Amino acid sequence: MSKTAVITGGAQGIGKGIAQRLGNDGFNIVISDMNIDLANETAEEFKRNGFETIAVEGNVSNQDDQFALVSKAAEQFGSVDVFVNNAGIDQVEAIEDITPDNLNKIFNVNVNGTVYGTQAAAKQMKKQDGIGKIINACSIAGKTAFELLGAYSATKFAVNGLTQVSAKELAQFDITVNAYCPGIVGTSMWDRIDAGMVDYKGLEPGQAWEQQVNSIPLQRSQTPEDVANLVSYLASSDSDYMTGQAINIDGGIEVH
Ligand SMILES: NC(=O)C1=CN([C@@H]2O[C@H](COP(=O)(O)OP(=O)(O)OC[C@H]3O[C@@H](n4cnc5c(N)ncnc54)[C@H](O)[C@@H]3O)[C@@H](O)[C@H]2O)C=CC1
Ligand SMILES: CC(=O)C(C)=O
Repeated sequence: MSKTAVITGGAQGIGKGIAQRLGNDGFNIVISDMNIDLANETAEEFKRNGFETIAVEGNVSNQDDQFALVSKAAEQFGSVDVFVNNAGIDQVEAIEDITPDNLNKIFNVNVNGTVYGTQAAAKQMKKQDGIGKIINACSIAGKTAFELLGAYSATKFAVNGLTQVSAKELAQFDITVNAYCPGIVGTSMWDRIDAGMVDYKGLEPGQAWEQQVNSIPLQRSQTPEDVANLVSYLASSDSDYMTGQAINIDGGIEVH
């Protein structure tokens, strides 16, 4: 029986790239997204490519949605072997301008969403044989400062911490928890960040993106496929002895 991977925020961007790669790797694919129209379109595209795929509507910041997602995936395909907590949102704001509403909103999605996804996946994986893999979307902004991404960055530092704690707690159940930390990836998220930087920094549209890309040692922007290559490894048995790690894949921006 094929293994099954669930990807939140899988309708587009990095999530879609991960879903595409894991489908190529032979997983059944469950795409979850709050944008169900786009998720359905992506699922249809994958089916035309021969993948076993379903799309499920869900908001990761809603705990019930996350448990319903895992139940639906297990009901359809018999197991949930990989759960990718990919969905996330951005905000461009100076620390002095962050409002309580915005702060709650971004933590609800990026942090609470990761907790609920982990809870739902762990409950199912504990019932199964074999190693379950939970994979979280962190960022290089979860390890180092990015001007005007303060709240976002704080959520990604939190995801890094959650990855470490979940790994320690769930290891006894044969569940590994790791995270990918991309750099500057060309998705709709960066379109919004670039637009936000225009007002704050008095830049022309596209200039913030260009400045960031120019700072990448490997001299090109990152694609969802670059991220998916790492996630493919984290989802495979090759990474069975790795847990609690947040791995940079960023073209060399952050080196230690
Ligand atoms: N684009 C980048 O440069 C980087 C992105 N990341 C992280 O990678 C992940 C994916 O990012 P992108 O693909 O760039 O974003 P994106 O904005 O292009 O796509 C995100 C997807 O998640 C969905 N989504 C948003 N909120 C949701 C919610 N509450 N519940 C369910 N679905 C929701 C959206 O509908 C969308 O389909 C995010 O966690 C992001 O923080 C990390 C580092 C760099
Ligand atoms: C969006 C994001 O995480 C970065 C580092 O650009």
